[in-house]
Amino acid sequence: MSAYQQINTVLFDLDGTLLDSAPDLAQAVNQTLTAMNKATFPEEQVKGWVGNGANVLLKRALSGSTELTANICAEELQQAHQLFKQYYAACLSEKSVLYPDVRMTLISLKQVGYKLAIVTNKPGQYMAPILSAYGLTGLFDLVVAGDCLPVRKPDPAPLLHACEVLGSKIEETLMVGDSKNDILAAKAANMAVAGLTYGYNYGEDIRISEPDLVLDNISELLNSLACKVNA
Ligand SMILES: O=C(O)COP(=O)(O)O
Ligand SMILES: [Mg+2]
Repeated sequence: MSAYQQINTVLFDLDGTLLDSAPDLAQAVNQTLTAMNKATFPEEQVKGWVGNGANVLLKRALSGSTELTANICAEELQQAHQLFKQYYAACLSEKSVLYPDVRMTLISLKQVGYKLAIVTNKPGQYMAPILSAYGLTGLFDLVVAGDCLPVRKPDPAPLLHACEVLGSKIEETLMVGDSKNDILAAKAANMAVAGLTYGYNYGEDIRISEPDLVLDNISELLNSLACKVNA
């Protein structure tokens, strides 16, 4: 019997969980920095700055560090935002790819009646074009984007909001993510959580955050939720 038999709702993180978006994010960040006459960074470094939404990503890029050591003036940040929005909107599905088995897993879960949602820190304006570009439109009952509420993951509010809108109980819901922000948010919401070993977690092993389940490939969810999927 599956330990997750009661689960009827799965909340997915986007960046680093469903979509390897770092190449396009890095390109847009570097185009922004170039337009502002600033030094660019290798993709691997930008990858380590993804996870807390576009605003924090740009602050990290402008200060050249995860810890936001430099003082960034509001004007400079606003300029970076304007540029980034244009550049990222123009390239968001150029080099990004879905991780292995993502579509198949989502379709399988949808087919057997799971409610599916995305809970991402990414701003909402990019969601419809991304879902469309990767053939995911219509698979999700709800998208809670990073600018939907005043707070983002690791705050539990976006996960609780998703449960409320979907009419799902917390104990019937599983969060799936690649970052400690996902694990912390789920734990704070008292929700079960699966952590992926790939993706972007500031270079840290996801096991350190102690998710209830550890997955190397998203399709392993089908086994973990075996009762319903194989019924
Ligand atoms: O945009 C980000 O910084 C992270 O987005 P995610 O919450 O989907 O990982
Ligand atoms: Mg993520």
